[in-house]
Amino acid sequence: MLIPTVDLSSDNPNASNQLLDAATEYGFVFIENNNIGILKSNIDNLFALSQNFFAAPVEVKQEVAIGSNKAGKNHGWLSRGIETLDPATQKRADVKEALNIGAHINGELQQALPTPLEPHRETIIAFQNSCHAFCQLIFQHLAEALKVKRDWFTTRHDPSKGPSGTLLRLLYYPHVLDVEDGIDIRAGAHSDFGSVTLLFQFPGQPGLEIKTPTGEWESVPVDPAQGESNGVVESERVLPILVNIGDLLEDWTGGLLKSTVHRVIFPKGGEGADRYSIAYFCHPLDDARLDPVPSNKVQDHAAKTGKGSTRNGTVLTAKDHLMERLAATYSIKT
Ligand SMILES: O=C(O)CCC(=O)C(=O)O
Ligand SMILES: [Fe+2]
Repeated sequence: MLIPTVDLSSDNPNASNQLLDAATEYGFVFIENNNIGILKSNIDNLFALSQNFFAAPVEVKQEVAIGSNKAGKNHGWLSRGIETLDPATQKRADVKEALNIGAHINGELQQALPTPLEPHRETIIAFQNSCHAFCQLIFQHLAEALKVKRDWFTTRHDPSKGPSGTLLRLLYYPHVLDVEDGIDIRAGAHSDFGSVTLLFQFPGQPGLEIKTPTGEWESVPVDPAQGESNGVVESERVLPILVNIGDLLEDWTGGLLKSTVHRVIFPKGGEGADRYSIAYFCHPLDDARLDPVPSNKVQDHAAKTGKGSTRNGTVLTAKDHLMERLAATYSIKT
């Protein structure tokens, strides 16, 4: 099982169907030649900011601790030990720190940034915007392949129309000196909650794995063209963007699109190296109703699987769906 790469340039007339096939079969896809402009320099800059932040003294990070008055619910810094994504299997908490930054509303972030990031507010907002535009491009292609109105998903992900659960997350997986007993997982097995996730892995820092339909773990490369890159090293290349489908979009499409379980491990021999990644979790507007996507492909599939976003006859909103997933994962009272 090899995660497909789809070329989104205008010379690929089959892009929409290829994207839908990848989302249906794998739930993960690499996108190359997107013309929306998440530039390599933007990604490099964000990684540099992330490294700066995580290297700050604990008191600086603590000021924006998750759930604090400054950061707010589900926003801010998670110290190591707070999150265990797969509590049923993991002996220890995830070996990671994270900074959750919620979507801005009309250019205003809804939370205090940590001091080292404060001067870079505009860079962060610009990055959120380019990630969001990229997600909207994906949604237009999916709408086309599902034969629904081209703006069916995009209007429901239009941040000018209201708040959403969309989150930009900086992740830092610290190295460990000796892999202690039971520490073998950087991020436990999970699926993402939202509609789509963009994932940026730092060159040379592998560790992501997906669960195949037969239950085996398969590693996801940082660069799918490894070995065929004409001698250009990974850190100098424009890497394709990794996109995966989340639980909400799986339910919204009656299970047609797959939200694939994944995790982050310590690569063999790489325990002594830090790892950085950045995720953009895209969610529909809080009050978007998750009526089944009006596509024959979706409806045929839903009839077979019985999956959907209705509970006891009531259609969930995107916010209800997120609360349901958060409650199941973190025992948060809704
Ligand atoms: O760090 C990674 O590569 C994956 C992170 C991830 O899956 C998540 O935060 O949901
Ligand atoms: Fe994830």
